[in-house]
Amino acid sequence: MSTIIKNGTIVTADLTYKADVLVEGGKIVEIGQGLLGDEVLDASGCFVMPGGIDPHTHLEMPFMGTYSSDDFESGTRAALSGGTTMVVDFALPSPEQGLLDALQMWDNKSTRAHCDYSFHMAITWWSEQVFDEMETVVRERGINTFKHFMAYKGALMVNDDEMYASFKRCAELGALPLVHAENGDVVAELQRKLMEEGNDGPEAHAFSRPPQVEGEATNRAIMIADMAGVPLYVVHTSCEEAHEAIRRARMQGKRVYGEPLIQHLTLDDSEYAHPDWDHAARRVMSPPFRNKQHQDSLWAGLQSGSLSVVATDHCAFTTEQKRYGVGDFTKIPNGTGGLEDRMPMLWTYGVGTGRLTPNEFVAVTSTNIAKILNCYPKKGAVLVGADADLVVWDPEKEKVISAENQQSEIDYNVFEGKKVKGLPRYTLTRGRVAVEDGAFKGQEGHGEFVKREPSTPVAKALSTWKELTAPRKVERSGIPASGV
Ligand SMILES: NC(=O)NCCC(=O)O
Ligand SMILES: [Zn+2]
Ligand SMILES: [Zn+2]
Repeated sequence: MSTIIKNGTIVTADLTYKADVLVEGGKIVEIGQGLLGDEVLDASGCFVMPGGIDPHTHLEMPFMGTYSSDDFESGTRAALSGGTTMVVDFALPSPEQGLLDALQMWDNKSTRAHCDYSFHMAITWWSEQVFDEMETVVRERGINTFKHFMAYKGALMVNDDEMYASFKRCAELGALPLVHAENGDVVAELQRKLMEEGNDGPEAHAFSRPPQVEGEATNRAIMIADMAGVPLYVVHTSCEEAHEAIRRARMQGKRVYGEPLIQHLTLDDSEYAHPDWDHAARRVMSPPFRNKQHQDSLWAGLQSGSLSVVATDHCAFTTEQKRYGVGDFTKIPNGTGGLEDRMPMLWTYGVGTGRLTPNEFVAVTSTNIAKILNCYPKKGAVLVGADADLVVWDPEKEKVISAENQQSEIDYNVFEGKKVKGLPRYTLTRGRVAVEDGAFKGQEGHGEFVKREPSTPVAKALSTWKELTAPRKVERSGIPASGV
């Protein structure tokens, strides 16, 4: 059976034009005028865009003594409802656990996914086994990204020597390292001091993670990546200090990407001053929300291209889970949700305000990350031969975000009460209509794992450059006799 999307305006990262899109066998098979198909989807007044790709989710993640509450079923249901058609989650080995062992666990979790997905592999400890298994992860399992936590001391954090070793291994394998950039040692010390002073509420979470800890770690990771000869992707860039380091690196020709979150773009640190403990604790995440100046910096980065991708870091905990940290803010599970709201919020606050063009919206929600992760144009494109992961976007459709009618399993929404204008009329996952006018029609288990090859053009170019400019011994003919 074929599906035809009629009367819409196609919006990609670089083009806007009117055409019909014919879909068959899960792929786009024709783009043109007056096409015919079995099932007709009317896109009058709508934009037909590549479905969103969220490269940063934590579904059913074991963290801080509990598990994040959205799993691959509810998480991908939320994703599709908001126009996102692919998520990339993190496989996290526990201490001393092998990478392949951890991957098996994430394979098992992901069988219920409604939409396509991929994994980043986390490097949470270092050994010869990890070094060896990285090759299998890349060459056999189709994962070309490795995540490093510079924070969460005593848990997920890796030290500089481990990070440098892993980055060098990434360079050899043509893989891309990712970093959570916060100075974990300084955070741990600030947490200790704040608690000692009786500062135990959720607002102290933000005090313990000032922009400097992020700026320092971002710059350190950039320099370590440069010395290892590998590109770098910095997740959840939240402040000017980190953005500045990324901007400067890019201006110097370093291959560095920054990823702000929709939460940091649209919510600020006044949330932590809320008199209701639950309200503030529900917004505890790392890095924390920042002030308006930092938000302006992030928006400017998206406009100028110094920041590349908007993600969510969807890691949802219920109010009950957040209350593990009553009396000790360091025990509040870190994380917020956003999978269902990323696209409508970014459209409303980005395109709706004139900060982004519709083409830039497509670039930062889908196409850029598809290229960075090396799954373009299978994903992130409206092209013949691409997967029919599409969103028919109605720029006039409105709603007020509320936990009452969200897909996520948690009991609140950090965007509660925000009015959004711009929502999916249809979301298609590999040609299957999963969302129609707010009604969810997806199929559990429809999602497939997306394999990603190593050695992107950028990784190849950088390794060529590093090889060309590597230190070389100077061959001399007349070496003087030793002075001793
Ligand atoms: N961001 C956050 O607070 N929780 C999820 C884990 C991480 O990405 O650091
Ligand atoms: Zn993180
Ligand atoms: Zn994360």
